Amino acid sequence: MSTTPAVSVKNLTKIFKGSLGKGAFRAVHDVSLTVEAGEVYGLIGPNGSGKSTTMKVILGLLKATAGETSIFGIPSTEVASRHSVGFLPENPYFYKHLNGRETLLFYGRLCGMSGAALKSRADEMLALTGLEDAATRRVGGYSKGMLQRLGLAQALIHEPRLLVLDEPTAGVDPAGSRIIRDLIIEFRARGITVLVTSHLLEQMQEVCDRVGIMAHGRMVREGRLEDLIAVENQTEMVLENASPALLAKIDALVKAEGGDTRLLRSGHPRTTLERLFLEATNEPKKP
Ligand SMILES: Nc1ncnc2c1ncn2[C@@H]1O[C@H](COP(=O)(O)OP(=O)(O)OP(=O)(O)O)[C@@H](O)[C@H]1O
Repeated sequence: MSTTPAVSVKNLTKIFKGSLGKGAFRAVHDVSLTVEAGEVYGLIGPNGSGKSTTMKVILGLLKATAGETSIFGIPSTEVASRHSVGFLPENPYFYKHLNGRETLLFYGRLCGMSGAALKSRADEMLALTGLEDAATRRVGGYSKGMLQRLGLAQALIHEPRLLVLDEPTAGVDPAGSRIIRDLIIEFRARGITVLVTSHLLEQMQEVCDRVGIMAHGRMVREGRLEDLIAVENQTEMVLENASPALLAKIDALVKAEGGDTRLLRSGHPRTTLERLFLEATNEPKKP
């Protein structure tokens, strides 16, 4: 297997020149990151931290002030670097009078595709993103969640090896956003590398293999998600059907151990509010 990273960013700095009397603004400062082929990489950070600017430089939409970025080993400054990339911008715009299928055919033609191969790829992408039933409906009537899924189908039409997704679940309701996250996991299973930005941390935690955290234009943490969120000096044990007597015995054992060892808490583990919401709203209707 190739060891060339899907995305490489080395010491990237981006300064926007001031306009209308404003001074220059450094949006990205000496940022480095690597997205390995086949992984889902989350670029996270608060509003204005430089995520979109970094992404735009990677995609060749903005010119770096300093540093280098490349896609599968090809510098972002070369058009060829974008051949194997699918991009979903934060608010994708589609022609409202086209239907879903026509939209995908339109984007496929822009990518140089045509004929039966394009038609079958468009149908495959409509099925993958759950839009088969809406294929002949005008895009103007699509919900926000459907538009985002159409955006994913559009980004995938030319079989890219790298998908770049800017806030793919922003403004989408919990059920719609669950579908999008499941799709991201499905893309990874198909061998597609995903670079995704978001500030919805719980959602990123579910899908990302590695994350980079940006703040004030700098990379402040980077690594495997599991490593970053592990609390090194704590151990978790989840018991099923434990009696109060057994819990008391465990407590006594820990106390007898002495030293630094302490039982910090015991109780029922919590689900997330989002999971609870999804379970509750998916329950069959009561008569
Ligand atoms: N074309 C531009 N000219 C001047 N400043 C800009 C330009 N584009 C972005 N900036 C500034 O650079 C900083 C980083 O913006 P960027 O859009 O990269 O952040 P972000 O992390 O993607 O934020 P968000 O989550 O809000 O999209 C912000 O302060 C923004 O105002």
